[in-house]
Amino acid sequence: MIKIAIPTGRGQRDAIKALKFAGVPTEKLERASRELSVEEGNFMFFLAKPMDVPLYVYYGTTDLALAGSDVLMEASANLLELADTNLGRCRLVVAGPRSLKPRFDGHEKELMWLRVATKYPNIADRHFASKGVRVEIVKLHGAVELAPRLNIADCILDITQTGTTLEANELTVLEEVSPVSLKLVSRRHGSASYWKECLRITEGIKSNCRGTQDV
Ligand SMILES: Nc1ncnc2c1ncn2[C@@H]1O[C@H](COP(=O)(O)OP(=O)(O)OP(=O)(O)O)[C@@H](O)[C@H]1O
Ligand SMILES: O=P(O)(O)OC[C@H]1O[C@H](OP(=O)(O)OP(=O)(O)O)[C@H](O)[C@@H]1O
Repeated sequence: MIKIAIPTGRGQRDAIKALKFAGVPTEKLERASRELSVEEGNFMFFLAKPMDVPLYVYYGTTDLALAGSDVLMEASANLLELADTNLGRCRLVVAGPRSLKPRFDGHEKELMWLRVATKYPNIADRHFASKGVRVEIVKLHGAVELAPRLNIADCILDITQTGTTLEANELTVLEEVSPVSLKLVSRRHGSASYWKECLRITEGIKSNCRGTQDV
């Protein structure tokens, strides 16, 4: 039996779509409402909070998982990235009030110290450390765009897709951090018994999701 972790929320529909593309049976999974584990044919699916998905793979609870690359970057779980579904595409960016733009563009006094609100403290820490900027990170669980208005932070590091949320909160993109999409991952040292099937799923996703775009 192959165990696959799937993110709940925004990524769930795309994860199911990718598995379907790879020929994995998903009828029961599509019908699931509050069940967090679903058995179907030779597969067992586990529905987990997006940020927890890498953990289930890392500890060997599941063989495979679909996870946003933002979540994988934040977890730094040393997993094997098997395929990019090209679904769930968005961007991780640093955003803030327009008045900060000249400092980010290097036109005004150097960027020395910033307070950054984010759901991604590890990514923020690495990103600003690589630029030599000292930061104080304010970890929030959502509605991050509120932080600059409330003077909790100078800027945010968060996801943008359509740009609607940034615009609605009078924020602008100051820097690109990374593109994001939904990836198929496995643990590095899994059992060989399921590997053939994992590769079949990987190939299915690679060949069927190549040109897929949902933005
Ligand atoms: N605007 C967006 N467009 C596309 N994908 C997004 C967007 N926002 C988040 N995602 C993707 O979806 C994942 C988060 O999904 P979701 O917002 O449902 O989770 P969550 O915030 O952990 O859930 P909850 O709001 O219940 O705490 C992100 O990790 C990212 O990969
Ligand atoms: O560019 P847009 O299309 O407007 O999308 C961006 C928004 O989507 C995500 O939030 P989500 O809706 O997941 O809510 P959250 O604030 O609880 O994380 C992200 O954190 C942004 O706030």
